[in-house]
Amino acid sequence: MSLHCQKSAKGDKVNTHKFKADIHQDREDSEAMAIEPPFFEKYKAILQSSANEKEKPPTVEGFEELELPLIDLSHLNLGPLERQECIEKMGQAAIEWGFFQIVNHAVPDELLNRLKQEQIKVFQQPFDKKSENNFLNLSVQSYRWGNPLATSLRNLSWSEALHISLKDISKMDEYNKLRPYWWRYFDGTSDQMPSAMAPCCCLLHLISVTVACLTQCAFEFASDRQHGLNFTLIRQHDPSTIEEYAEKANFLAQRLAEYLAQNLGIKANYFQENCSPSSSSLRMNRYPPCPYPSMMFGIIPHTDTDFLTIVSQDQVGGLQLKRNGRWVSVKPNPKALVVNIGDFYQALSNGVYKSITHRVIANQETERYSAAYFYCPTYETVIESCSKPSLYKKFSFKEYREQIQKDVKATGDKVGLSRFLL
Ligand SMILES: O=C(O)CCC(=O)C(=O)O
Ligand SMILES: [Fe+2]
Repeated sequence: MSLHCQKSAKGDKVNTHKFKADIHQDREDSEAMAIEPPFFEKYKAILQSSANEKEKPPTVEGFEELELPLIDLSHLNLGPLERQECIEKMGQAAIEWGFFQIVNHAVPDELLNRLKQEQIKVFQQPFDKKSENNFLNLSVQSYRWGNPLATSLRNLSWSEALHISLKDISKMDEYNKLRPYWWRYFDGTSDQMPSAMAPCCCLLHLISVTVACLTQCAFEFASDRQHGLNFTLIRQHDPSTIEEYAEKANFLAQRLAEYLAQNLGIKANYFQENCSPSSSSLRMNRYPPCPYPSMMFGIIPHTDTDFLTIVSQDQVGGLQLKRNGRWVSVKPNPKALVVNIGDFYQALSNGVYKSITHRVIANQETERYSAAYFYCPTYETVIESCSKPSLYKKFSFKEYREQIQKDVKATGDKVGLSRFLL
């Protein structure tokens, strides 16, 4: 039996007095530390009414901890036979599990550690600051916490997240600070010409345009030469850690999507044609310790709205997936990234690859961090099954998104692919 099982089996009972004390404590804590979202304030009505009505909390105990299928991506570079075997193993995992883990993925540990430090920096800021509309210069609602639409114990979540659309990354403050002010004028993120620079501007402009052209050529040359997973990107500027990670995750996601497509006979350039880095997003998650781990989730059960997701998680654990009708825990592997199939790949593969329901359970003692990279098509892309007869109607990402928004508003749940069954 796993560690989480023992923790959550403590059975934190719904007790109105305790809630009152906790709400009070929550206020004091948030005044003192100021970083935590006011979960208790938000959930107190649901918690109190469920206590009065003796509503049963969702069960989060008695699960097994399993190793996901492990795909060693270095086999892609060994020889044609090993490469084929590796691709087939990936496909098999996508069919049988909808989840697998990858090692030798070419994302350096050092970058993953830096990403985690970056996450800590973001989330350790005061709650008031995180919830400002232009936090880090990102679009509204990039910072999210809890479940604003929760109506019962079933959909309470104890986590906060920064959801960064990739087209916004270059607007982030931290990233901007890394570049000289005059460069921001030229690349369009600031429209104020620094006055002291004015006399040099024409010259700088000429130089920067030339350098940009040359680096772009070099970049294209480099990407043409990318085989296997050894990649070196040549950029026009110093990227922030978040941008650097997103670039690598995007590269990796595209390759994985392409390998998975080979097993299904989907054309090789399908993903290149339908996805652009700016259509995807990176979600950085933080799960603060939760006083009621058996009554609410870190993230409620869901499937992902994308082709596939790459998850980098710390060693705390808590990610679970539904397998043969039972919840199983994913055992963290420090060397691996977790990959899961999303709704769009299930539709594209005509139900062959599985977009599996997963969730994160709450942990009473330990804070947890993860980062999920959602590999998505552009809004206009129409997703159509690759084989006939199709299980699903064809739909665009835009239509799918709009349907989810309607369903979430009406039912508190996204419903998902079953809406598009034929
Ligand atoms: O935190 C995790 O391990 C998974 C997060 C997740 O499922 C999501 O952000 O969609
Ligand atoms: Fe997810």
